[in-house]
Amino acid sequence: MSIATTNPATEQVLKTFEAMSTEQIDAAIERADLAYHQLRETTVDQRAQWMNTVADLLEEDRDEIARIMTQEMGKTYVAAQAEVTKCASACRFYADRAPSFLADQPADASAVKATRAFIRYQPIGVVLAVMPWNFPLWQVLRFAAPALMAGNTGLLKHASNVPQTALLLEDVFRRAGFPEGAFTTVLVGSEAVDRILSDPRVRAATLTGSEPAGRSIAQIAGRELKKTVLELGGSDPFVVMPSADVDRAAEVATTARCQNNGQSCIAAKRFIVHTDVFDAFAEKFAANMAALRVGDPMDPGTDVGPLASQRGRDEVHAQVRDAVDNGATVLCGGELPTGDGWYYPPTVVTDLTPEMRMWREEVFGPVAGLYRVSSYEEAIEVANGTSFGLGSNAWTRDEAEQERFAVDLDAGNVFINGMTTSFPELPFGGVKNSGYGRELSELGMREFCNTKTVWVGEGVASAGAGAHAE
Ligand SMILES: O=CCCCC(=O)O
Repeated sequence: MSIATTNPATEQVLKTFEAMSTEQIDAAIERADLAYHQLRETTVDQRAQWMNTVADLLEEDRDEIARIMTQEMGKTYVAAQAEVTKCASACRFYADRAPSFLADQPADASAVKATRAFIRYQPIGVVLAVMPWNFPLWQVLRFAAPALMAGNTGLLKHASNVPQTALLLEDVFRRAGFPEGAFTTVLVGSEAVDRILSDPRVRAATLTGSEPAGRSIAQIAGRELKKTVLELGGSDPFVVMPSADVDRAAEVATTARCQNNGQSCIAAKRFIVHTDVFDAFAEKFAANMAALRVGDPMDPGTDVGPLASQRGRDEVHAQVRDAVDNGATVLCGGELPTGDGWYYPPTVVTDLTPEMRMWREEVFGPVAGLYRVSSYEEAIEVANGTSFGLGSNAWTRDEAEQERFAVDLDAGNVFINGMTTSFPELPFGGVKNSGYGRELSELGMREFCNTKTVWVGEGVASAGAGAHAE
């Protein structure tokens, strides 16, 4: 795919970019490696000062950054502004918390026959970040803020449709004072990833993207014995039980499905509703979805902008058509609009069966699948009946049931009476084919640290393999 900014609202190509040559890629890796050796010698306080400046710059430039994001991938300008603000607060969070997250962690020295024993968190080097277009700033910052605060450096291979966002990120880190090369954008296609990750100076990779992209990175990293964190797709369930506040659930369901024009890995996609409240929920949900305003993403009155690409919209429509052709019922939407822009109407489809694509695949657009179930057990079976396991949502006011959902939902995140979202304070990631490893919180920071055991003794032979057998 060529590297270009194409406005999804107009289908106009606004700017194109040349992919970097292999010499330029090698030079970028070299700069990132040199910067790593510099950065690891800096104090966490110094890095915190730079990271707080990143936050300041993002806030100062918020509107311009948001405009570029909207132009590149179609999210509403209002959502883009909120994304920039969230990134700034994540930078401040890591600037503030890194000293405690990275502090030596004492262990029980006497239990291991030491005079002192502790865990030390040290950086590991250059980390390759392969990032998607859907949250073009947030997905990058939530890797970069903890990674750079830990003393690593980042090489960003961003999605080919958000090159301007990628370049402005590099510029922000440079202007904030981080050493040259601490955060570098490489404008390359996905074919360059093997070469970059195979380079001995690159120590690890993080990817947010599709399942095939995750498998491909994991394969290269496996061959090269390098650490990876993978955050892949999701087909999140949103379960509504009889004790739920149905009006509120239908409202939040609409936001949960259509956030980011329906293009989020943690958007709720499968709405699994107990038969006692099914009709009431379905009516309200379909009415809310149909009432959303679809249109120009720069207009503050717009709820849903265009999808990011023609290919993405064609795929969503093909999934809906497949369901309809096989007997599903459309409660609202489902028709491809005419005119410029890759718009798709908020759509609710019910009467789904396991042979339909919508039953088993992630739908990356504002399309909800609605399922009727008649018991808790059936709700769990449908909710977990997917190869994904990223987010999940359950609506119930019954406390015992809340606890059961927290245990039984097979996902990295369980949100009760709310919608799945990410916070710098909480770990974020999936199970099953949604990937592995965690982003955010102290766990996200430590994914790219050498968790080093330090044992200090008095020279006696107590630490060998047989020590515990004594
Ligand atoms: O596609 C993944 C979306 C993550 C959005 C978030 O972190 O809020």
